[in-house]
Amino acid sequence: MEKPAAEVIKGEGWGRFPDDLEYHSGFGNHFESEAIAGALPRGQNSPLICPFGLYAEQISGTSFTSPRKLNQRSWFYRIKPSVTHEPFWPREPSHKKLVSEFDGSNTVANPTQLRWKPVDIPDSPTDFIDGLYTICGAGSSFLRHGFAIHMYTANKSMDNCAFCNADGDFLVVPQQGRLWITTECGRLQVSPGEIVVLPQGFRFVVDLPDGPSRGYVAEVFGTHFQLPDLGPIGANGLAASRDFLAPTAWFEDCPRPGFTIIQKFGGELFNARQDFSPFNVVAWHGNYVPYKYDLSKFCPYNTVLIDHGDPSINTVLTAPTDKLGVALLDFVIFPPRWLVAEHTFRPPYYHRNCMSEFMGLIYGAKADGFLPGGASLHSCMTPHGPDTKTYEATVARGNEAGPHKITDTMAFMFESCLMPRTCPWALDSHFRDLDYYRCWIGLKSHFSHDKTDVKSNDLQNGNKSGCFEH
Ligand SMILES: O=C(O)Cc1cc(O)ccc1O
Ligand SMILES: [Fe+2]
Repeated sequence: MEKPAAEVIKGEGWGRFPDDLEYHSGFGNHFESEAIAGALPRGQNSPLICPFGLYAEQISGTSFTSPRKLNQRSWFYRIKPSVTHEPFWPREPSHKKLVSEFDGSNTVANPTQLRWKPVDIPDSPTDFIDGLYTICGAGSSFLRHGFAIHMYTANKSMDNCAFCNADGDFLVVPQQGRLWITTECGRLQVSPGEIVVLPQGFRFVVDLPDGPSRGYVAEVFGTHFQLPDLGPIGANGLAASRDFLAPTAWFEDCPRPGFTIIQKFGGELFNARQDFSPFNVVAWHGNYVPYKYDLSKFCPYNTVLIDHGDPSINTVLTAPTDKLGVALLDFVIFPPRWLVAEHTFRPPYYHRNCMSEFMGLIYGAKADGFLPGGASLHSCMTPHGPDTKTYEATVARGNEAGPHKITDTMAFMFESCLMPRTCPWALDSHFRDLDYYRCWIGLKSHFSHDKTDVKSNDLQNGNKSGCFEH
């Protein structure tokens, strides 16, 4: 019998979101936003007295001295400044499954191919923050170099609290359930199939209008996401700047007794009390903003004659390292698209990658055993590729396979140059698919010393039911 849907637990923010939210469009733009006309100071950032008696406050996303083309900051004009709160105290009970310092004391080195089934969403009241847990990562938020991959399962809106991540930027990929996110810049409605980036330091609240929710989060320390260069592709294609949407100014001016700011700092959570809403920014301007992007807007490029393109061709966003072309974390998608290559093995080739690959599935099917909400991790130099069924079915289809459209699927990959360590609860999880390795065990040798004899092997008559789409 199907489990009844868990009751939708309404949080404080319920009802705050109209259907026709407005956004600013563009990636990396310098925006100006006013919830009340005239609230933005003109001609200077920090006047002696701001319009409407507001306080001016800057949030820096890069060092003051970062080169202009990388420099990110925004100015908030708010009813009270953020500093108006009681001291931070370690949060009780502490959150034990968030990691931002990856070393032998908290995580495990494991080069095995790992795969997880979709995790159940709990019935007990769990909000986005309590429902976050780290799967793997590398580096250190303190040293400002590294990444973490988290997942979340939650069923309840955050209530009378806001989260602030001092460690890094969150790139959130909802897989089930919409996220209604209130930030200091304004509000964002994010549905599965869209992603949202919540940069380091922004205070935000996540409401769950659909109740049970699940998704993936990549966190990067010490850098921010950019659009990839397009090289010979030209001036257009992949993710277009104008499809990135930032919030427009929105504020509330009401007492919020006992409101808690939950600050993530070095992977640990701290609480600070204040008696007003942090969403009190009447106007803002700048280029350091949260934003969302609808993955269905992506314009994929692909091979049109032979061979299988490397997945980098589908990079939506990249968080760079200082080494040219080497990503701390790439966010790559596998969207619906045509496969047309001739006399080509169209699924991903077998490979070992010096980068590490974490994959998730938002909807549709990738292959047997990889389900929406599930995940896989193929670490640095760990071999992987199509399973036995896929290999055999692809070859059995033969050279005559015509153009084929992959539809109704959206898989993605977080790919990093750093070698991830894995959290013990992810390795021990009963959602881990311990049989994953078996999907390749059946791959047979078809080797024949007689080159012309290859066709005569059993492949051309093989299993035609495999699934090679992703
Ligand atoms: O392993 C994967 O599924 C991701 C991937 C896809 C692809 O088309 C080529 C290489 C690659 O790592
Ligand atoms: Fe791969």
